[in-house]
Amino acid sequence: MTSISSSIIKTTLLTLLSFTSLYCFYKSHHLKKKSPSISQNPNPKTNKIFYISQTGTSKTLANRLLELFNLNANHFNFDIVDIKDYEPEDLLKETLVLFVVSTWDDGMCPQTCRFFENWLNESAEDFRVGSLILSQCRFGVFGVGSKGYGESYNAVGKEFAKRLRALGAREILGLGEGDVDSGDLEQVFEVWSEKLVRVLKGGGEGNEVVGDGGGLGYKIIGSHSGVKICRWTKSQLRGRGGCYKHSFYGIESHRCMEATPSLACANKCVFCWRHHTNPVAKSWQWKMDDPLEIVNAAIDQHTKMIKQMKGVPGVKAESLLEGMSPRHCALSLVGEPIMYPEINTLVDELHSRRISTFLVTNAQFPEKIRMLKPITQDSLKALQEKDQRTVYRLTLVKGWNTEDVDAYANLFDIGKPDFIEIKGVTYCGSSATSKLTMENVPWHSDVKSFSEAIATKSNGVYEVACEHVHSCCVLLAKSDKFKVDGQWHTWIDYEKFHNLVASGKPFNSKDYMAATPSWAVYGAEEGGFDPEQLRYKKERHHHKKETVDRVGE
Ligand SMILES: Cc1cc2nc3c(=O)[nH]c(=O)nc-3n(C[C@H](O)[C@H](O)[C@H](O)COP(=O)(O)O)c2cc1C
Repeated sequence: MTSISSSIIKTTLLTLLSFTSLYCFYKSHHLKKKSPSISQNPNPKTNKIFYISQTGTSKTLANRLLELFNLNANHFNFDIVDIKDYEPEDLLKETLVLFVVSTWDDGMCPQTCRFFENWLNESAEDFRVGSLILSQCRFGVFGVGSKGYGESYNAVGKEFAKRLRALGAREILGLGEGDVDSGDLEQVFEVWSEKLVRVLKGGGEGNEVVGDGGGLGYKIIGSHSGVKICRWTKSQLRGRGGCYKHSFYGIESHRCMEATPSLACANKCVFCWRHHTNPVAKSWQWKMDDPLEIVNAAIDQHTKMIKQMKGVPGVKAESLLEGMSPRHCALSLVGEPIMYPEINTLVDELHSRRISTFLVTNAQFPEKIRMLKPITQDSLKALQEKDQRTVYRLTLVKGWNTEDVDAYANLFDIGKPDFIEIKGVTYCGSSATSKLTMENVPWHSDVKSFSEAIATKSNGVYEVACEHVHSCCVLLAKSDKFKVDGQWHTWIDYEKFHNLVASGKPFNSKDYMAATPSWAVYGAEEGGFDPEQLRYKKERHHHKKETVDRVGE
C-alpha cells in the first residue's frame, strides 16, 4: 500500500515537473516567437540608454551619458531611446542596457512608461518566464526623484533594478540615485556615469586585457617575442582625456611603445631563477632575445598598431603621422627580465634612435639597477643613488591600503624617489583571482586626500605637484629639486636628454627638466587635461555626422 501510494506520488510529481518544464519551454519559445519586433530591431548589437522622463530631467541626463560614451566611442556603441518608443520584448536581444528613470505620483513611473513597466512586472512575476530570459543582458539604473517624497523616493529606479535582476540580467553598477531637490543631482550623476564608464572599460568589452599599459594609453592584450601586444585606446590618438603621463611628464602616448625582454634558462631548469640570482652560479646559460630584435619588433608592433587606426573616426592624421615615429619606450623589467644581461645595449640602441626609455621594475635587485645606463626615468624602490629621475607608482585600493599613510611614508623614505604617482585602482571586474568590487575603487577626492596626507607627512620634502582627474591620479614631487622659483618642472626636455646622453658626460635629472604647463599643475581647473587637445564629438541627430570640437569652447 505504502509503495503504491509512493509510486503515485512519484508519478504525480514527475508529471507535474514535466508539465512545468514543457510549459516553461513553451512560454519562452512563445515569447520569442511572439516578438516580431526582435527581428525588426534595426541594430540589435547597439547598446541602449533608455530614459523615462516627464519634464525632461532624466532625458537631459541620459543625453549627457550618451555624450560621455561618445567620448569613449572606441569602447562603446550606444543609442538613446525613449522607453515609450521601445518594444519591451526586444530586451531579450539586448546585451547592455542603461536606464535613467524618474519617479512620479507616489512611486509610479510617468504615464508614457506604463506599458514597459507592466511588461517588466508581469514577466518578473510570472514564474513560467523563468529567471534567465535576460541572462545575456547587463544593465545599470540611475533613478531621478526627490527625497521629499519619503518612502517613494526613486521607487521606479529601485523597482526596475529589482525586476531586471529577477529576470536574470546582471547589474554592472549599483543603483544610482539623484535627488532633484538636493542641488547636487548633476554631480551625483556625473560620478555614477564616470564609474560606469570605468566599470565597462575595465570589463574589457570583449578584449582580453592583460594589463593597462602602465597608464600609457593602451591596453596590453598579449605578448610575443619580448614585445607586448597592445590595443590603443583610441582616445589617445584623438587626444581626448589624454593620459596622465602626458600631464605629468610630457610623454606623448601615441608615440610610446613598450618592450619586455624575455629571458629563459637554456637548460629549462625550474630552479634557474634562484640559481641565477646567485652570482656564484655563473655557468648557467640564459636563452634571451637579441636586443636589436627587441627594438625592431617593438617599433614594428607599434607602427602596425598606428596603421590600424587609419580611418577610425576622430583619429587625427597628424597623430597618425607622429605615431609612426615613436619617441618613448617603456621597458618592462618586472620579475625575471630584470636579469636581462643586455639591457644596456638595448637602452643604447633605443637612445641612438632618440627614443627615450622608461624603466618599469621592482626593487628586488638593486645591483642590477645600479649598473643601468642613464634612462629618462627609473621606477624602482631603492634608487637613492641614481642620477636620473626615479618614481614610485602606488595604486590605491579603498579599504586595503588607503589608511596606510605612515607605512607608505616610511617606504618612500627608503627609496627617496623624485616622484610618487598615486593612482586609484582600475576596476577590471571581479574574478577568481580578484575580489575587488567597485567599492574598492577610490574617487579622485580620495586619491587627493591620501596624496595630501603623504605630502604633509614628508615635512615638505614632497608636495602635490600635478593631477590628472580623468585617471584619478596625483603626482607628488620633491619640491627642492623640481620646484624652481615657485614653478613646477616635472616635465622632461627630451631633446636635451638625448643631447646629454650623446655627450657622454655625466648628468643628472635637473639637467633635463622642463616647466610643467599650468593646466597640469595640482589644483588647476583643467584637472590635468591639456586644453590644446581636441575633443572628439559624434553627432547622432539625423545623419550621424561626425565633428571635432575644441574642448572648452
Ligand atoms: C507631482 C509630483 C510627484 C512626484 N512624486 C515623486 C515620488 O513619488 N518619488 C520621487 O522620488 N520623486 C517624485 N517626484 C519628483 C520627480 O521625480 C522629479 O521632479 C524629477 O525631476 C522628474 O523627472 P523627469 O523630469 O525626468 O520626469 C515627484 C514630482 C512631482 C511634481
